Amino acid sequence: MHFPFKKFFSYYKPYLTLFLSILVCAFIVSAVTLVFPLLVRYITKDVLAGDMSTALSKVYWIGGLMLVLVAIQNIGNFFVDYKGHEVGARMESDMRSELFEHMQKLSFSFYDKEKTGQLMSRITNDLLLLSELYHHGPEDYVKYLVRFIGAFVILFFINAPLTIAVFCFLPFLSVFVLYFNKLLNKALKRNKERIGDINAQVEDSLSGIRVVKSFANEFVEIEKFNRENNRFLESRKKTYKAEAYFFNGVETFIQLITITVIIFGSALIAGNTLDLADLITFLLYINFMIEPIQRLTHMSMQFQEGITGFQRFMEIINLKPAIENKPNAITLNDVHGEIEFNQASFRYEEHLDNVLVNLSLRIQPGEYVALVGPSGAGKTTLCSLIPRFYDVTEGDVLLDGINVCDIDLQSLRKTIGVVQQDVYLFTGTVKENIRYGNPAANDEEIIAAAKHANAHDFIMNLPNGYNSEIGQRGVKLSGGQKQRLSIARVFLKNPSVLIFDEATSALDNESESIVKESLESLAKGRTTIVIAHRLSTIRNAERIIVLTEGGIVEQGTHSALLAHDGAYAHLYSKQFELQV
Ligand SMILES: Nc1ncnc2c1ncn2[C@@H]1O[C@H](COP(=O)(O)OP(=O)(O)OP(=O)(O)O)[C@@H](O)[C@H]1O
Repeated sequence: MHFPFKKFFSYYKPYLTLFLSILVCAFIVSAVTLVFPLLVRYITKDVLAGDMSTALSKVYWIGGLMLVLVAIQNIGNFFVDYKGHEVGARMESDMRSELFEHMQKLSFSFYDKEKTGQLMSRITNDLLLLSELYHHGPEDYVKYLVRFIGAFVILFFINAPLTIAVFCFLPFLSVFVLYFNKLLNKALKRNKERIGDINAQVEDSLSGIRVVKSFANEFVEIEKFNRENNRFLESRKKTYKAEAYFFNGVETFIQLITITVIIFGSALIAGNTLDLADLITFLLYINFMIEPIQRLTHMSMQFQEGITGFQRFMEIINLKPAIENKPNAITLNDVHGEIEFNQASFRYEEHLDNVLVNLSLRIQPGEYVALVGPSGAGKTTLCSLIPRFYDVTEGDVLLDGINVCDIDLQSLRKTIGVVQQDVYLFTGTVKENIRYGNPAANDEEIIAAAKHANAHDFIMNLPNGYNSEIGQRGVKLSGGQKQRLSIARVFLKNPSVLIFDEATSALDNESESIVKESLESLAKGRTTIVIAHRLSTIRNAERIIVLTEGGIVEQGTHSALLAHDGAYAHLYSKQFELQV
């Protein structure tokens, strides 16, 4: 995959001044460390071999200079470590926010394919080592390049043939490092996918824990989890094997270089072209050349983790939302709520069959319409085309005569309220959950909405009333209560168009009648589409539309359709038989 350098470096932009001062500091610190072996050489070669009467005072001066250099080095390192890590962490946090923001914009079609646990893994786990890469990457390269080049120049002046002998190893070492970096990149990417799979598995098992327990199927879940866990283990084993080859290979190169210096250097001493002080200096500087190789290869493991994290980050960032605003999209003001499907066809994905074909339908402003038909006929799909959860593949959907694709998404979705069978309540209080319908609403408006939704009384009976925490998925509330909160939320939103997607079908008769009453009061004066399985609940609808896999086959009032004795009458008598 082509590495997007431009995007990668763009995250430095907000912190450029601070980051450049960190680099300058790292440069100074490295330059300072290069001076130490030279001072040792000066003491051993010049001071101690010269006039002994002044030697001691010179050594004291050099000792003093060393202390100053140590102070510069440590203060510099403190700044580099502290601020460097902080900058890295800030960049990682910026990217995490960007990724979350981008995920919020992606469409339903994206979430149909992706597992939540995998996506969570991308936001948390994948980005973890990016801060290390962002901070240590450039800083370490500056630090170790200065040392490496400095050491090379100094060594070259001390003894050129010995320096060249050391350098002969470097092309082989580079090829070795490049090869293993590629291998490790692949292995680390696989690790991240596997841990993502584990996350997805945990998310799935824990979200469905009630189903797991009701079937007493804990062992099935444990087995599924262990399968993913073992796949992760296998993948890590492979990574560690590659890592072990890599690190030990590099160590072997380093040892070979040291041995070469000792043997070749000793031979040069024997031949009188090198003295002992120079060999000691050489060995000290060899460390300055070897340390960068060691550090950069060890760091490269962390860098690789960061790079693979960045690549996985880009995979999501590069996805464009399937549904976006057109340029100059229309913002709706006064919506009457006329809905029209004009020869609309839809399929979920290229390779799947059409769910809807050439469907035409007009719903008048304020009309109360019920949509019935066999399961899988496309009732939910039809309704999800109005707020553009998906776009039609052919034909048009119009709201007040305007193609929904030309309407600003926010303004379109603000005008449509959806009440589903499966209510999702966010972690937080009752009040916060109702306010979700209109973040600007005040307490009085929230209470009024709850009263309209027949929710006020039960809320007042909760331990902290409107301030009661209702936890994830509102576990402490009954299905009917959750449904009424979701209706209050829509009351507060005050949309012109309503969609009730089997909102009451999971409730018992008593809750159903309360929720139905709330829904009816919500529906007053708004265009309403009710998807219902229980036909008894939609007898009063102004128009009943029967949708089958062949499209709309019948429409009319309950009594007209019964009299017609067609598909609706058939469905109705079947349900009636079941109830008797
Ligand atoms: N997200 C999706 N991706 C792919 N296919 C889908 C998706 N959602 C629904 N389908 C398919 O589209 C068809 C219509 O589904 P839809 O949920 O609209 O039917 P429905 O009439 O509302 O059914 P029910 O009454 O059972 O809720 C079905 O065959 C279903 O399998």
